[in-house]
Amino acid sequence: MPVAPDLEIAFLKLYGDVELLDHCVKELAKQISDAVEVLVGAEAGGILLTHGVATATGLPCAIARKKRRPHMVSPVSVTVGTIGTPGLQELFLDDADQRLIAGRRVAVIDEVLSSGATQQAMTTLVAQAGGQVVQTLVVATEGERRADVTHLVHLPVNPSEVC
Ligand SMILES: O=P(O)(O)OC[C@H]1O[C@H](OP(=O)(O)OP(=O)(O)O)[C@H](O)[C@@H]1O
Repeated sequence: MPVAPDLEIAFLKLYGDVELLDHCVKELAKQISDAVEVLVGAEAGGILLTHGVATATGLPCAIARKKRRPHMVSPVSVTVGTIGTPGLQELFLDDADQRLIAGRRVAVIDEVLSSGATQQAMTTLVAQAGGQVVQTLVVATEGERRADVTHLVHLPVNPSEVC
């Protein structure tokens, strides 16, 4: 998909592809660190993966939502601009999710890490809830190689890297 006049990036679509989603869930679940106590994903791309990995591992999970909802009495929030969605978005963790995360070691799960903005925002959000991100897992890293991020595939954006 185009993200700038002279740049197109791959679009990873897990929604609706049950076989691919199930495969990614199984592979990510195998790579969850023993230190992890709670899984946290971001709406929307992280919801299905986080739920799947929680089911596979038995770990509790929380989802950061992109709109403040009426049940969120004292949410924590961050602002983020991702590479694939124009404009700024907000991520919210509700009160119950903050209690789940407080004092715990967290794995953040997402479809793609591209600019890294969402990973940084999720790390900030989890810290605001009193937790610590100890692992980030994504199906695909994109652009810069990230040895610190558990990933299943790497998608280059530089055309010369594509074979
Ligand atoms: O590394 P980054 O530049 O932050 O990009 C990665 C993020 O982009 C997508 O979210 P996005 O909010 O664009 O779309 P979604 O609501 O469909 O998940 C994806 O699900 C990641 O969360």
